[in-house]
Amino acid sequence: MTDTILVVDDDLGIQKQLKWSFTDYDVVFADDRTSAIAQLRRHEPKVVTLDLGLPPDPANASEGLKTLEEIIALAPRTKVIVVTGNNDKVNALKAIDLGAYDFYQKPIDSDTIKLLVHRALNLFNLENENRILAKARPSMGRIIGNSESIQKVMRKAEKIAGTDISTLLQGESGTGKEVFARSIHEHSPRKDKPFIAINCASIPENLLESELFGYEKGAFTGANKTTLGKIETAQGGTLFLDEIGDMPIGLQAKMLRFLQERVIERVGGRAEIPVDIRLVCATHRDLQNMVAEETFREDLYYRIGEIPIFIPPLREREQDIILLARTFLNQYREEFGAKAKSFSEGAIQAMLAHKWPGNIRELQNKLKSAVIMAEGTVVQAEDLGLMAPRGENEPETLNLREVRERAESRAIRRAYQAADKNMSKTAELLGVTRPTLYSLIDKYHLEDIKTGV
Ligand SMILES: Nc1ncnc2c1ncn2[C@@H]1O[C@H](COP(=O)(O)OP(=O)(O)OP(=O)(O)O)[C@@H](O)[C@H]1O
Repeated sequence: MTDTILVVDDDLGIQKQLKWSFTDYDVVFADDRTSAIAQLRRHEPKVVTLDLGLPPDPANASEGLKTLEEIIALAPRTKVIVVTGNNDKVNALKAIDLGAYDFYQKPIDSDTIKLLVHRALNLFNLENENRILAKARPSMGRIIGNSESIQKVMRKAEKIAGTDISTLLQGESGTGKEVFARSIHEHSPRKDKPFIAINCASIPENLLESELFGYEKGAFTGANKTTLGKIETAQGGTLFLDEIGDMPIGLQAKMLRFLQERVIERVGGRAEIPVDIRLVCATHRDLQNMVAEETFREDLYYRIGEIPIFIPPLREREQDIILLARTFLNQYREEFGAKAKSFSEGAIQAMLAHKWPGNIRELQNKLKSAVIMAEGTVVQAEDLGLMAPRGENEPETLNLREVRERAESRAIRRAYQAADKNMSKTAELLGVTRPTLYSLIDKYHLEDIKTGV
């Protein structure tokens, strides 16, 4: 199906020019606010180009801005590119603040506007696809992510969820190891039994043993009554040992014995108590290395990690950054009754460029404060505590050649990520042939793409 674009402009000459520019799309027109809204309702265009100078006051942007507000209110997902008078930066920024996707200053250059529209359409389609995928989420219910790498991990987790296999979840802090552990439990036959989590790093070494195995009354000073440990509490369910790499070596031996024999002895007790649990462990440490250094038992390593799962860091899941950011934005907007509805292009670029050392947890925290701090409906890079990367709002962007170069470079990078680094798909998304794509990559020195980073 051909994509529909709405052009709102009262200048017939420009309408004609744009019609010829957008031969690949269905173009519908409107020349004032009322007809724009009628066309919007009727055709549900993905992208709108909107001249801010509309009748009855074409010399002024007020009618255009009003139209923009109505469009955003009615169809918030629509990408609106506002067209402003030459040098009318003030209104262009106002429009962005109201939720416009981008702005474009007159006079209209067909190639550039074509590129902008194409890019807006790609983004619209990508967001749409993300939304559909997020709705029809795979059965690992609470895990959000469309990137190929996370989908692979989800499929693996789904497969083992139904078994009693011990799983070792490895990944940096904040990548979602606990979320995965819970999902595995929820998709296992043990789902109606307890899920018990314990963080081996946060409990002092001398207490960890009794936390895990429980103790009998009188086992040590202060042991006033017999107390069940986490292992026993998880009876029939799943035990999640977080930061297993921090388990003291002495306790590792006791843990191994439990895993081999499936019975425990409480501290100070002599009875062997059978316990039926499924074990899921997690660590951000390099356990293999610890095994080599003899700080982690090799036999325990193999016992807990019958199937290891590696959760990739967020920076390697570029496609998920914006999806997660939008999810958190919506969640926090509701939670805090805030106004923020969308991200500025600068904010999106800044999020894509950031390395996310704290992974999803860091993204979550940044979003929470941004939603609270944002002044308008649009979250800016600064609200997130990030710097908009080069290419945003630089003064020399008025030079058309540079505008085009930057816009094309950005579109190529976007498409490359959206296409999961597949060149043929990238070319297809951009609507060019592969040789053209390669020559553009050379022309704009996008070496990182050439080397497949
Ligand atoms: N795929 C996901 N979708 C939605 N939220 C997620 C996802 N992964 C993680 N989160 C959220 O990110 C935060 C960090 O996740 P989690 O605690 O599972 O990470 P972790 O890897 O166990 O971290 P740590 O190693 O520091 O304990 C949590 O608030 C969690 O809800």
